[in-house]
Amino acid sequence: MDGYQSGFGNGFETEALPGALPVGRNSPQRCAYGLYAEQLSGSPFTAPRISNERSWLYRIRPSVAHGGRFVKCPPSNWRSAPDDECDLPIGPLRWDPMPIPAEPRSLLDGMCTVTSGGDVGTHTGFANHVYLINRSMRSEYLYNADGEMLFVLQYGELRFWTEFGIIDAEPGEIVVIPRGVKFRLELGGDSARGYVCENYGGTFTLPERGPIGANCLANPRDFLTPVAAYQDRDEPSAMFVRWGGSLWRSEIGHSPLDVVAWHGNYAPYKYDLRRFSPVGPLLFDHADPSIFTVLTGPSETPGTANVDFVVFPDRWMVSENTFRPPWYHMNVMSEFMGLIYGVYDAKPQGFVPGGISLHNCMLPHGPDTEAFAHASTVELAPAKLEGTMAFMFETRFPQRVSRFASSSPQLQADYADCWLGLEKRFDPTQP
Ligand SMILES: O=C(O)Cc1cc(O)ccc1O
Ligand SMILES: [Fe+2]
Repeated sequence: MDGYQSGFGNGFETEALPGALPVGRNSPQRCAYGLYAEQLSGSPFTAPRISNERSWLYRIRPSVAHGGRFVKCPPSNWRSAPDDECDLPIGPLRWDPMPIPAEPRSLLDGMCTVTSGGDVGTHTGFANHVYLINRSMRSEYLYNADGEMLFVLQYGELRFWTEFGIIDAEPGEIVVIPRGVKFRLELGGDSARGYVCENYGGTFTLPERGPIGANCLANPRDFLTPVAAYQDRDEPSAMFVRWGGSLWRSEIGHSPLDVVAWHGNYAPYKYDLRRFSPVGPLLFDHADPSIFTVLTGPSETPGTANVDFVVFPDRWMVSENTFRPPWYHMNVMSEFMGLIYGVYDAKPQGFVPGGISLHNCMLPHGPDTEAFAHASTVELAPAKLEGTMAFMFETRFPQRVSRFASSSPQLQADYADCWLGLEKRFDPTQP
């Protein structure tokens, strides 16, 4: 755990040089080492204590020196809500894994939007993307003013050089970069693919625990935030800002990752999804998937998430006299799913690692023919779902499909056929 501090939403403090962090105050007349003090507010000043988020950064230059004159970048596959460019017929949708292009792509031009909903201009909603990249950002830095970014790594290791310190992550882990945090993304290998939820709404937090009590699910101590690390590098660089649904660029002469010390509760973090301790039905029936919520992005309406992040990890299935896979259903919330590795029990075929499925608001879905046949006839003994990690971004907003995703060759034309074999089984003479 070297290089990280543990805990979800803690008030952290860390310094890369001794004495860089002021003691007992935030804004001394002169900071140590000639640093500038700067506050980064992730919530309104007046937010209730439980959701009040801010950090104090002690940096070589204040952020106003990290770009002032911006030019708009040409549009790319990175889109923001509202996005109504595509007019696909409604239906359950599924994609095979999208390939990583041969041409050089960094995060800046390798973010490909799949769905979005809400409105970036009102800080409500989200955009769900895949990143398909084969190049590190070099002297190129990004912060996102539109939302926080939840990275779900699926293939390839990543190193996030953030202004709060360095986060290394591998498939099976997630990384959250809060709104406004500057970073540079470096590849661990030749290429990488994964998913990003860009959350325009309330910042991700841990769900309420109710009768579950203090332990299990995602435990706060497993969330890791980096220790301070800075660059003192003067060289031609570019500061990119995602703002108002566009990408903007400013030329600067140095690295903006120049924070020597910081303290506060608004900072990037990572979490290993294999640390999630599932809780579920121990005797009969199939619980709602909300028991697998890792993080929830709240809206103003209690229990109605702007977006929830839910995982389906390794677990034992023990319910007796129960149809064990997800039930057939229709949902007011809309469900974007991805598969990090393994097999998902409701879809043994066609939903493959790196793939995507979309079951939009009130569109029916459930186990495919094969999964139904198996689950409704198999002799029920305790069985372990092993080597599997699927996830869901579940949102109150209907999800609009992007032009990129609707015209993608990976969109499966025959997805809805996976339920064709569910024939009439009704026999009024057989109770
Ligand atoms: O649609 C899905 O596969 C996700 C899901 C899983 C589950 O266990 C119950 C409901 C649900 O929507
Ligand atoms: Fe579902």
